[in-house]
Amino acid sequence: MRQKDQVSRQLPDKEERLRLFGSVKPGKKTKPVKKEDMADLQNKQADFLFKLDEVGITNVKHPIQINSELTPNQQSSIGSFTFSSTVEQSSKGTNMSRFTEQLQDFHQRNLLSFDLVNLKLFTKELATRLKTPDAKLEIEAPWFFERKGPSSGLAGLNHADLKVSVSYTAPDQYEIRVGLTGSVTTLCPCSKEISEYSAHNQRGEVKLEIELVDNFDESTIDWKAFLLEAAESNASARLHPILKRPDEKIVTEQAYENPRFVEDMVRLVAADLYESDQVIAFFVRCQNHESIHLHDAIASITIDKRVEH
Ligand SMILES: Nc1nc2c(ncn2[C@@H]2O[C@H](COP(=O)(O)OP(=O)(O)OP(=O)(O)O)[C@@H](O)[C@H]2O)c(=O)[nH]1
Repeated sequence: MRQKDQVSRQLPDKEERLRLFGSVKPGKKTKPVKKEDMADLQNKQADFLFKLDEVGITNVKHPIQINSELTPNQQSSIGSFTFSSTVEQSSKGTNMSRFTEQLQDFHQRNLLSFDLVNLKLFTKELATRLKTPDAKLEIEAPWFFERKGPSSGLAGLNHADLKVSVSYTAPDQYEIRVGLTGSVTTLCPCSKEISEYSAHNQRGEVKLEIELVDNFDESTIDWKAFLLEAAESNASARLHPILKRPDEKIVTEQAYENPRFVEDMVRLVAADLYESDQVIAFFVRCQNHESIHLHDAIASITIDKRVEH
């Protein structure tokens, strides 16, 4: 292809261009520039009417390490973080910069991972930094795991979304909730029952959130793999990144042999969580992206084993 001759026009210099688009010279400045001379509104003490449950920052994106029992055993993901603490009635506000200072400090010490022992340390250090009796951390991030075709053994990566929330209260109390949202195949039992042949099926999104026992040992149980198994093993079939024809035949027949309503899904997943002595309380929700409707079907269940049900 013949290139056109380059056209070159003399533009105003950069400073002039910025002025052209509205930039002005700095005005006269009278307020202090040294930190110790600046007003510190957030640390003002008075009666500010109410104590606040949660003050902090959210939607903070940062790299985070995930260690996993499933391949790949170590990976970097992008976490979406929320940090907060309570604020006393006598305090005007929090020192927001300390949340991201703590994040950077943890990152530099190479401690930023989904390991609960590290996240507990993070909240305790955050409370010390904020000079508050409590601190809370929430992280959501995609997690990738290898999945092989049931016949061909051909592997690819699937992913699920992880969620961790750690609440610390001084001197040494933690509440830890972990969660996972993953996708499965569900085949409609009603459709299978009433039709001469076939049955409609769809992709179901299963969301699990659990509160773990205080002495939960993450070195012996990978909670991510446990939650994924609870979701997938109770579905009509699992999802695969690569399926050859013999694989496709297996998952199609498997789905037909294991039909599930959304109600069946949440009850079966709930049964697995109920049986686990590592789980104190849980929430399970299933949302089926229906293939014979424009709308979705949903079901959910919440059980706290400390309460009679
Ligand atoms: N409390 C509060 N801070 C805000 C709000 N909006 C922005 N800020 C933040 O205020 C921060 C600066 O205040 P501080 O973190 O208290 O700064 P500082 O007092 O110099 O920090 P320390 O040295 O830790 O005491 C910036 O990070 C702003 O993002 C808000 O609604 N409330």
